[in-house]
Amino acid sequence: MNAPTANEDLLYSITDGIARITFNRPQARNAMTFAMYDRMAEICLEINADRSIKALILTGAGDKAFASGTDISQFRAFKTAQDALDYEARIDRVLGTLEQCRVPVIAAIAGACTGGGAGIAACCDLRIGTETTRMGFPIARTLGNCLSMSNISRVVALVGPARTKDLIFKARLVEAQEALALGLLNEVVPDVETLQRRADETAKLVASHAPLTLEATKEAVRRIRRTLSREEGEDLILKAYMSEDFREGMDAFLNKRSPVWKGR
Ligand SMILES: C/C=C/C(=O)SCCNC(=O)CCNC(=O)[C@H](O)C(C)(C)COP(=O)(O)OP(=O)(O)OC[C@H]1O[C@@H](n2cnc3c(N)ncnc32)[C@H](O)[C@@H]1OP(=O)(O)O
Repeated sequence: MNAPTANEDLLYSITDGIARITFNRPQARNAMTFAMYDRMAEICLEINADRSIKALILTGAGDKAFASGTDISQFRAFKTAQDALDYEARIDRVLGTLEQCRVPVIAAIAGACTGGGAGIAACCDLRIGTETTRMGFPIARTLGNCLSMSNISRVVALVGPARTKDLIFKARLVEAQEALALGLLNEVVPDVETLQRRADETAKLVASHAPLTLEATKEAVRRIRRTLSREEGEDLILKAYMSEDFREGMDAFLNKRSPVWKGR
């Protein structure tokens, strides 16, 4: 699979020890190309090796989205079961690297945060939203694919099994206040300007605290969530990705029509 280059699609800056990644494709609701995923993981590894960096903020350009998930047009290149497995392995590796980034990671979320975008947010340590934030996993409505075991287990860890099913089965996006009540968000601020300021303040606050306490807590919380091997979920992934329904979902989304599901 050819990866588009990240270029300006993912912006990276460091100010006073606080690193910031901005997903920068506002015209596509900051949908993630493979190159953007890969660059995000690469930055996490750079941060792990640079003790001068104390915290990382992830955010989306504009006020309409944090990230809408994987760029759906990239799924067109899927031809074989191996393509689906390679994709899942790649995203799992990226999200695992993000989740294990040495420093506290704060997601500053305005607008839509869906699919893989919500998966990214679930890997972060703290999530701050605005009144416009909408979060969820609409794939049962939009695409007919399925989340990886590790993605699902992170959502379960945040909101519990029953609410995870409610979100995915109903394919609904929850508004900011409900996301806060569910535990998908830690805090909601009024608007985007306040959001960026609040993310900076939060990053500075946590960066002023004992790094080893934060690192140990982060790792302990990660270990409490049962770590499943990717192989345990491969049969589920393949069943969805190799289905007629997935082709239908992708075609319907890209052609702006409603999909017709057949269950095969
Ligand atoms: C393991 C993880 C797997 C995945 O992540 S699979 C992908 C899962 N994500 C989704 O299913 C979300 C799909 N997108 C949406 O449901 C909606 O969008 C939003 C709720 C995120 C935003 O809605 P609104 O604000 O009304 O924007 P709009 O008019 O739907 O989209 C604006 C432009 O952005 C493109 N776009 C949005 N999301 C994606 C995407 N994920 N991949 C590729 N393009 C996307 C659209 O097509 C359109 O484009 P144009 O302006 O050319 O018509």
